[in-house]
Amino acid sequence: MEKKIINTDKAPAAVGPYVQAIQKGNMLYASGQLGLVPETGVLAEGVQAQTKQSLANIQAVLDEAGFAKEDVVKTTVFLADIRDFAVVNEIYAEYFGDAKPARSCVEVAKLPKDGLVEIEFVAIK
Ligand SMILES: C=C(N)C(=O)O
Repeated sequence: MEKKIINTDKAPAAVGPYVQAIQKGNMLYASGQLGLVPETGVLAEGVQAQTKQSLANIQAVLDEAGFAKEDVVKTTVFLADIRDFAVVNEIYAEYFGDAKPARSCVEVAKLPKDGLVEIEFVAIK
């Protein structure tokens, strides 16, 4: 079964040696999305805007691969500060609605580009 690289300019270009996502069959494995604005490659301002942007980037990757957010089965949320848990949860819950995937959420020492939040996912169609 062929491995397909998913690449869209509606999500930010990689900031390191990785691709936005890999599709194999009905599975989609996506790299972590920071709150980078695709057009500028610059982080949105503040944790709320970065969370919204990260989720918009995820939607762009899903769209490019022909998947829907309802197909997302697992996410990992990386926070630079666990005190942002509640505010990120609110925006995250609004995005996923009734299609909440399984999730892990952890605080990390640092994120690339000094981001405040990064979200990765796995989806199955
Ligand atoms: C931002 C990333 N996903 C990375 O550096 O792996």
